[in-house]
Amino acid sequence: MTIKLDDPHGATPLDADEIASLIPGHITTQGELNEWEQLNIFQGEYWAYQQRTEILTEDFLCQLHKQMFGETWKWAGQFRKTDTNIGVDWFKIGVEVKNLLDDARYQIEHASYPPDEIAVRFHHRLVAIHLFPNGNGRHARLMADLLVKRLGQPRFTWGSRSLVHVGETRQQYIAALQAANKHDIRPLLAFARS
Ligand SMILES: Nc1ncnc2c1ncn2[C@@H]1O[C@H](COP(=O)(O)OP(=O)(O)OP(=O)(O)O)[C@@H](O)[C@H]1O
Repeated sequence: MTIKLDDPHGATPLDADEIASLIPGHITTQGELNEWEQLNIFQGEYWAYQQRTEILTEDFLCQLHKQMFGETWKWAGQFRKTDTNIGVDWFKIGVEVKNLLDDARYQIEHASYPPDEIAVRFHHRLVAIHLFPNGNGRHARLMADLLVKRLGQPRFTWGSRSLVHVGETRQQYIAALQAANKHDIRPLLAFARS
């Protein structure tokens, strides 16, 4: 079975092996896949906001991805094992994640930045590492929301529009990430609260 996935600007293309990892057998169109995935993500969000455990752990990062995508993709919650167009070499993911979590804990402990900036910097590094074969943007946005809430602030608004479809809001988001890649975090900080 071949499913044509029209990836929006900035999304990771799935390879044939990953497409073969789709769990529901009845899905044949992109629309059905989107609907199914969205329902799974709502369940994951509901689960996430019930949790009272530590979130800055590798185990939580993987569990959250599994809760968001575990009814959809067989590889949900598992680090990728191939290289993607965005992200570090796949075999460096473990060490990069450990550094990211250590840095975030340090920043919180020492109030190195205001809460929004800690969470937005965390979001940027998470998508830049690109832990999973897919779902990295949605997972990293929810992680940043959970983190900023734990730091006493309301969750982010991320442009107040869907970022899944190609459009002006998504272009602004990708441009803000590209600025962050060049060490200017301000556009992403502003975008997250817009
Ligand atoms: N140039 C870039 N630099 C850093 N991160 C990027 C860049 N382009 C895209 N991204 C991030 O990668 C994500 C796309 O990765 P992936 O397809 O795994 O996530 P997704 O959740 O399936 O996508 P979506 O954002 O469409 O919901 C984007 O949402 C964005 O967060």
